[in-house]
Amino acid sequence: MLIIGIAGGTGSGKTTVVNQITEELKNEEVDVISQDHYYQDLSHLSMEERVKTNFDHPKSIDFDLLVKHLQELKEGKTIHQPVYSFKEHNRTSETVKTEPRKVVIVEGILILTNPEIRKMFDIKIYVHADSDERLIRRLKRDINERNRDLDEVLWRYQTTLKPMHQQFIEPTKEFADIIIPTNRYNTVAVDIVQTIIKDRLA
Ligand SMILES: Nc1ncnc2c1ncn2[C@@H]1O[C@H](COP(=O)(O)OP(=O)(O)O)[C@@H](O)[C@H]1O
Ligand SMILES: Nc1ccn([C@@H]2O[C@H](COP(=O)(O)O)[C@@H](O)[C@H]2O)c(=O)n1
Repeated sequence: MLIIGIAGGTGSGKTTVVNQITEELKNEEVDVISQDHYYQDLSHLSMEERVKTNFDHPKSIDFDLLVKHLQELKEGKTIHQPVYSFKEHNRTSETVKTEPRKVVIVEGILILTNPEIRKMFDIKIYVHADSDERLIRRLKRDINERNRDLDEVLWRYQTTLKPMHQQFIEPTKEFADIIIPTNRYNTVAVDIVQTIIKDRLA
């Protein structure tokens, strides 16, 4: 099994890069695991309290469960991934059955902050876009897809997102084997990663 970690700030284009990489692979060859589904269960908090949570700090992620699931996949076991709701700011009661496959891609802003998970990755990738570009993308996406308004996105950006990015996320670039700049669509970098995967699978 080849395990690839793809980190980078919010709106840097991680999901887009994952989709481009997996386009060339057969469905039965690859699992994609998003760190977003592993946000801590906050059912004990009210909606008002959940909204105020700092979702850009490493403590907001249930890394114990993510490590356990990756280990189980490596051992050939099936896992049941949690499903997250950005509208409810919480895990839902649903899970997604995920079978072990030849390639497992884990993507998320904080995945390279955790030493145990870092050790499990065969390839570590950091996706980079400038912060103004990321904020513009985040604004558009959160308003269109995540039930947010302009004030909410800017409040979160100033209070937690930007400081957490500088303190925890950007420094993990040093752990990356490959850094992909995505201020524009980067087909060359995607081709290189696809070639590495095909080579390892051959
Ligand atoms: N290279 C790029 N150039 C322009 N827009 C992009 C690029 N990569 C991603 N986007 C757009 O930016 C938004 C956020 O991208 P996404 O891949 O979801 O980022 P992330 O998963 O890192 O938060 C999406 O609307 C996506 O279409
Ligand atoms: N309830 C939540 C949980 C997380 N966020 C934000 O999501 C960002 C990470 O997701 P990407 O797909 O953008 O990588 C992170 O920056 C959190 O601020 C949220 O807004 N609400």
